[in-house]
Amino acid sequence: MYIEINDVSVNYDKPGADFPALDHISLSIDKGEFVCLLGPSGCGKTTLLNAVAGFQPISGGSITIDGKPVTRPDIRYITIFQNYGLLPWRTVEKNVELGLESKSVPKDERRRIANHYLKLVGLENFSRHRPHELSGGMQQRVAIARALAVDPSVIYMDEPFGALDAITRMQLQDDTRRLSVEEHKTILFVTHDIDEAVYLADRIVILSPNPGRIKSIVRISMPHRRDRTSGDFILARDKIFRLLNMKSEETIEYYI
Ligand SMILES: Nc1ncnc2c1ncn2[C@@H]1O[C@H](COP(=O)(O)OP(=O)(O)OP(=O)(O)O)[C@@H](O)[C@H]1O
Repeated sequence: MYIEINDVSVNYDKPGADFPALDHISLSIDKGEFVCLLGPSGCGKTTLLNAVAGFQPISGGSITIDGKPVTRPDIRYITIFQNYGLLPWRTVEKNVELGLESKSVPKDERRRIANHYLKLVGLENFSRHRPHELSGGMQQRVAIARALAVDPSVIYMDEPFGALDAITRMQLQDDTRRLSVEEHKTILFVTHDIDEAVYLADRIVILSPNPGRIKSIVRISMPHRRDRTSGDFILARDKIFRLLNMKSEETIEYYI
């Protein structure tokens, strides 16, 4: 397996006692797989994502990517946040070039790569604009283009579409699904939106809080192009909904 999360615990210092945000989590992720972390607020989704991305030290267990222990963030693995993280004084094109500068890619090549990915996310006509001239959805597209430009092997996304309206959100979900298939990226994606998880994921990992544990893992084996109104989609959605209300603490793998 490409990403191995083995018996990982994370404790936070809280007044009175240590708080177990993650309690003995084990999960393996294949190269090219799209995994959504789903669960109620406070179940540890962001903590788990940050631990795998190297931002969050772990209290126990181990995390490896491609056989190497994760100890800090790595340029080969990119994180996309909800607030886009664009530099306001730079043009769209220059924002996309950012990661390439730290990889010392020559200027002409940087521009070529940036424009390739801007085209891929439908923003080829906005390369000279500044971020504040774009809508939230367009800004998040720039962030996605910037992430793809450095050709990362893993992309971490923490509720990246949380601030967007429903229609824009669905368009970006389409883009993300298409890009994950076409560019063969491994994606770990945090959401608390059931529909989003069913639309995007190859597997949905459902977490439960206090302490943060894996409650169940659901494989979504629908085709790459998913139909939000199909019977299979609604069936999967209902199953996840029921699991989220389930009392059992067992870890069960489901196939739909
Ligand atoms: N730096 C911190 N110090 C102390 N406790 C923390 C810290 N970060 C998170 N926690 C606690 O750990 C638990 C898990 O938090 P986390 O943000 O990972 O959950 P989440 O599932 O991503 O939640 P949300 O959906 O609300 O973002 C929560 O109870 C939270 O209060």
